Amino acid sequence: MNFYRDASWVLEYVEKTESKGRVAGSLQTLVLQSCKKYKLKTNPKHIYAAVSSCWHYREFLDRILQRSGILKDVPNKKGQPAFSKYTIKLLVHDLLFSKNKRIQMGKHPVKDFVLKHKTRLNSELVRLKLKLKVTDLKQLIKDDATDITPVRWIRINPVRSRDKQKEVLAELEKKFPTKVSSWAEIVPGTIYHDEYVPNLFGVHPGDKITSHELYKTGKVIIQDRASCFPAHILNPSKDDIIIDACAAPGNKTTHVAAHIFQDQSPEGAQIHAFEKDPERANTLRTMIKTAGCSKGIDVHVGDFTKIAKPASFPGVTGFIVDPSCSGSGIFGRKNMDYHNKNKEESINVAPEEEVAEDIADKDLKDRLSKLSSFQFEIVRYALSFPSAKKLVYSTCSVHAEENERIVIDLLLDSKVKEWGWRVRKRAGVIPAWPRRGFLNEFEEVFRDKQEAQDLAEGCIRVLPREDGGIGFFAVCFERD
Ligand SMILES: C[S@@+](CC[C@H](N)C(=O)[O-])C[C@H]1O[C@@H](n2cnc3c(N)ncnc32)[C@H](O)[C@@H]1O
Repeated sequence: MNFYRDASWVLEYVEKTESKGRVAGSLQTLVLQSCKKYKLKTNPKHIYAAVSSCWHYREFLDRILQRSGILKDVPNKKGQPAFSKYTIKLLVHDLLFSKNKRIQMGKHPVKDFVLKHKTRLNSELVRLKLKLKVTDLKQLIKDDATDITPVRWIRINPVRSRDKQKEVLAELEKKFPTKVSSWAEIVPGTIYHDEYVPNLFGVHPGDKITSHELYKTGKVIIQDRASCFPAHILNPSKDDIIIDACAAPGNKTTHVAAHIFQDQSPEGAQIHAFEKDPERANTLRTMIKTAGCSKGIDVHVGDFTKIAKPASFPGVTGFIVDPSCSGSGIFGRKNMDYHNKNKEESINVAPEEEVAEDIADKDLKDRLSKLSSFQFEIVRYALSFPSAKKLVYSTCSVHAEENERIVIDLLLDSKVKEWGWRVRKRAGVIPAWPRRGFLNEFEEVFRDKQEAQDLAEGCIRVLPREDGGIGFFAVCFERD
């Protein structure tokens, strides 16, 4: 029982920290923090194993607990529930989701209590699996191995290494002496020269780069490969003036700068970076400074759709629009950051009482519906700028609602049509990248098969992990 008692305290600590709206650090850090705080004698590794599995299944466990009514049935002892709901959750987890489906505990009243509800718990589990159309809920769970990016992507920043790019590459090759020909072959000490984005390299995630001089001096920047696609597709030149509508922390902004200022030092601001959140705008400024582009980028703090008046930016030629999204293509620690950020941004739907049957589905639907109207509005607003000729829209979401369907809604919008925008064809959007937009989404709306095909091909999709990094979507709008 000692193990379950200790694990219950830790689970309670983790859940309460999370419900305050902020998951500080990784789950591992939280578990270690709480083991220390409560001076627990149980091996933290064992507690982590139990709590992390419970945490990964929490959405399903909560639903099963609620629907089975087990928590309402807990007997009272001196006016208090006799068993902690966290202990019950851990026990139910072991009963339903552990390898041998058994509660590893000697005889104890809480074990008897949970076992008394076994049939009901199992039937709720079956109902849930049927509803979610899976044979095992594990299929919907990301394990720890999928929490780590398979590749650490780094790009050379030409603004900081203008005529010394060869030296920077030589330094990189000293640190990573073996060149491999595909990212899947990356092991510690090797480097892969990306075939899609120039000056981008993949190394092993276990190889430390953040303590290297090249990183500290802004000569190389860590940026996921897919996240490099927007600036590469936009391909701005020294004559362009670009707005990054949702800029922080500034990966894409500084990548745009790398294109504009690769051969010449910035003389004036050719990039306008908008960021609504003042704290994140500070991070953006720091990143711009480290990347050596402060003179070329003006940071504007506020809602892009409110503070950027088209008339005040008559010379803008292009846009990067990478708005807040569900972050469903992101995994691991980054996912927790997204989770935090979305809470801060309050674009999350407020959790409702856990009474409805379809709460998880409904939550996701509501959230996607809110996000997609925001995403549509912000891109549409950018498309209204009079002299803009190209715009790259991107998300790190896997949901069509935030991707292809936004493209469709924009194409069907009368103003967007009137302004003359179209989707750039595959030939101008990293043609060699094999994974494109979902054809069925376009086929549902556009009867002309070729048109639907061209639109889907014009979009880029990147699968999380399978394609070497985060899940991503990108598309380019253009006009004459
Ligand atoms: C997905 S992140 C952008 C990541 C960034 N493009 C990069 O690559 O580093 C979206 C950002 O947009 C900001 N944002 C959301 N709504 C905005 C708005 N209406 N105007 C300006 N910024 C906004 C969020 O605060 C967040 O920092």
